[in-house]
Amino acid sequence: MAQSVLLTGAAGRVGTAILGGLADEHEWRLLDRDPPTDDHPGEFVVADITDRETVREAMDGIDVVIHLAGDPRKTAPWKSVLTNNIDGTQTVYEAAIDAGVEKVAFASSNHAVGAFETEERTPEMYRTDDDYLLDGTELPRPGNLYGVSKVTGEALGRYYHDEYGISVVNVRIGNLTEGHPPIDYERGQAMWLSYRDCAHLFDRCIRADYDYEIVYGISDNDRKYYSIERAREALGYEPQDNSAHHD
Ligand SMILES: NC(=O)C1=CN([C@@H]2O[C@H](COP(=O)(O)OP(=O)(O)OC[C@H]3O[C@@H](n4cnc5c(N)ncnc54)[C@H](O)[C@@H]3O)[C@@H](O)[C@H]2O)C=CC1
Ligand SMILES: O=C1O[C@H](COP(=O)(O)O)[C@@H](O)[C@H](O)[C@H]1O
Repeated sequence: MAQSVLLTGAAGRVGTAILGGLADEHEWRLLDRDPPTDDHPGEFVVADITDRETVREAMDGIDVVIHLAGDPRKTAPWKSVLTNNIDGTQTVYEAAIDAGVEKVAFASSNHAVGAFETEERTPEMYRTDDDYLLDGTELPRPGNLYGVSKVTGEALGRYYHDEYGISVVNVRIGNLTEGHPPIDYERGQAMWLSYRDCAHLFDRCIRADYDYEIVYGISDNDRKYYSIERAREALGYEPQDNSAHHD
């Protein structure tokens, strides 16, 4: 069934991948601080994600929020992640609870657990014959302040789920690259997420029933060091792409 979905950060790369696959599947309201440059489905709200009043208004009549807006740089300074990623995500949850939204899908990141990639484990863990696998039950282990902000976003979701019952899925997105996996970058090939698998994964976040989940958002890559079993089980994720199928 089509849902009313608010997509924050809609003008970015992940938003483009989602809308590229799902524009006709749901009723969209888009939000970004950058105005749209192309045709887009639904209404577009130009606003900062920390603008509490406007974010609350944008949630009127919304069933599901996909929250992407934030600073995506792994080198982002504390001031930026504190404002855009942490305060912005708390603003989204407060508004979602107030508006009676059913589900929030949060764009977390591989960088929430980046420090598991120790010198002893790399580069072997990026290779097909290595069986090292993170499955989402491990403790967070960020390797930069951007990763800290994503762990904090996951914790905010835990709190708002436990306190108010809202359904929350944290998608630890790998490396979204259009058309083909990253070239000459083993780590990126291991955690590649194709555009079509990205759209399908977030479609499952919109449609599936869940309580509180942490899943990895990668394609079905032979090289993987993130398990996609929880995404399959909890969401019904069925990826079609594999970085091994590209030269
Ligand atoms: N692209 C990737 O491979 C990965 C992305 N992610 C996460 O997914 C989300 C989207 O990432 P991308 O699309 O790659 O980044 P992007 O930079 O292409 O898109 C982010 C969008 O959010 C908007 N935005 C940023 N701060 C905002 C604010 N304060 N208020 C309103 N809008 C704001 C920007 O204008 C931009 O359109 C981010 O939260 C990022 O951390 C996580 C892991 C991997
Ligand atoms: O969280 C993110 O991760 C991806 C992949 O990380 P990288 O270390 O392979 O670059 C990154 O491209 C993206 O910008 C970031 O938001």
